[in-house]
Amino acid sequence: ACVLVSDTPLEFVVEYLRKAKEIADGIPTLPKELKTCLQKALDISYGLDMYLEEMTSHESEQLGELYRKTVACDWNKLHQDGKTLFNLPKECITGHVEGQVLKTLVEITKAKRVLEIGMFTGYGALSMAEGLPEDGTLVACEIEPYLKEFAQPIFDKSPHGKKITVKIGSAMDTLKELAAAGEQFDMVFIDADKRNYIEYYTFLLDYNLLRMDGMICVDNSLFKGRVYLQDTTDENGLALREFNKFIQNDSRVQQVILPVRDGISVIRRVALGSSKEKTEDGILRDEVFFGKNGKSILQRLRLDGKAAYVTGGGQGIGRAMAHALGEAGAKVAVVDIVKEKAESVVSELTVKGIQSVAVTADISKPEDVQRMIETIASKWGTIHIACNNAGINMNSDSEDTSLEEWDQTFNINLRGTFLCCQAAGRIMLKQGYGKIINTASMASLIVPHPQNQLAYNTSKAGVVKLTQTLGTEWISRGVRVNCLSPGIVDTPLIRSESLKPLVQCWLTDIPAGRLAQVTDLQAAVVYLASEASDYMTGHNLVIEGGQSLW
Ligand SMILES: C[S@@+](CC[C@H](N)C(=O)[O-])C[C@H]1O[C@@H](n2cnc3c(N)ncnc32)[C@H](O)[C@@H]1O
Repeated sequence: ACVLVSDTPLEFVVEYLRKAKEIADGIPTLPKELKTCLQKALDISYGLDMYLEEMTSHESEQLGELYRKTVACDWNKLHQDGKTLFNLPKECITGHVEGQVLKTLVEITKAKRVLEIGMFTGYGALSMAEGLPEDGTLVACEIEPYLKEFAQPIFDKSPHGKKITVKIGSAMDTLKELAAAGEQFDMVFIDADKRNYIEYYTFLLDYNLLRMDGMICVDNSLFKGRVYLQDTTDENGLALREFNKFIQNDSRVQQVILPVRDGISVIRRVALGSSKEKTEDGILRDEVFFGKNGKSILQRLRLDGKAAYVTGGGQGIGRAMAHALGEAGAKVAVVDIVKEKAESVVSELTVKGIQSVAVTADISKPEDVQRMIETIASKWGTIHIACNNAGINMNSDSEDTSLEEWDQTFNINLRGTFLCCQAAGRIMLKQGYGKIINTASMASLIVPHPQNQLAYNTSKAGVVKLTQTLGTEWISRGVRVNCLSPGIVDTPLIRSESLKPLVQCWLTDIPAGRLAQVTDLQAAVVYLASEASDYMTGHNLVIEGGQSLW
């Protein structure tokens, strides 16, 4: 490895210990114990960085190439040849360990938009880009035009390089441009000219370039120890000392400095108080401003840690509901009368990292419903979200509707939904919390035509009344019951030979001009399952492209 000059507090400790050891070794009269102590201190401090380097996950091929190309480059000569504005020290590269820290922070905070102030040869930028999802983006600000030429060919070789946009120019100008364009970032890495750190930071917060709850990482915040050494005169050291103090006194954020390399500050923008006070800037900082309980609306839609089930989860609407609840953070039991269908949806969820379990049950049978509830409750301790979605639809002219068709439809659509509501409701009432979402239908409001489906329409009207009754009876004990009424959804149910010719006729009745897709219902189920809908109960949420209004 290329020898770099000391740049971190630890590297200075090693350098001074080496010198001390050398001096001590040259004085025979010094006690042996002193020399042993110096050697031990040297071994511990010298070994630490090497060990961290070794134990950190391997860097990608492109990061390795960037590092080697950076340290092999004669930056002094480039500057003398007029290629760079400043004489750039190669030590300023974000190396392997720090790069991995940044990448991990991007991953665990699930950042999607990252800003870097001070790119140099792009090691930090590419590390963070590797941690971003496919549709994530990173804007890197850099004042030296040459550095873009240097980094871009290696970015182009990386599968993550396309996420990076390099903006050449003074970082402050770029920040102003980004703010004017209404950009906002989840994470910002500040690693440019130290004396402007306070200015960058203040601008990021004042102009909301950093989103609420977002994170700022700052490099070199220990600045070789000079931030705390009494005899510091160096301007950069003093600038960082002032910066650290400034952040510590700013109640808009929380900070911790990690003693990694030359110090990385991790600063999180927090939601402040919730008193309806107008501060001197005249801005009302209340629950609306900061979010209920400090949570943004998207956070209030999250279902992390919740246990859910979806009946009829093996296909169509139920499958889409299972995916939606899982994507929002819930564990999902996929219930279906057909074992293979439930299992195949569980396989899909597992691939996406969603905890799930397949349960086979015929919801028209009380013993199956009881077993389903017990299986889920014993696996996950409880049930928070119950999506009673399973249902059937048969068509017949009313004068010919058989008792068998009527009973079968009611047994599944209404009696089955009641059984599920009751069994899940008992658990939820006991814990004082629950969200029940029944699948009703637009047919509860209008009489869809031209097909005749008396039993279905009537059973679904029953689901709405069941929902209204339970929704009002149970809300005082923390259980909300609502239902969803989809219009005509493009699912296997309507692809039968007899229904296919009706599609054209239905379309003339739908203002939206198309059938519903199962994905049209996903946000609604997440909303009804989340705390964001806590004031809603007994409601029939109709999603039918306007069909019931024509
Ligand atoms: C410490 S290095 C950045 C290291 C980089 N983050 C990495 O991952 O290797 C600082 C960089 O900031 C750039 N810089 C300094 N002042 C700047 C300014 N006012 N605007 C934009 N970039 C600046 C320098 O040219 C240099 O490349």
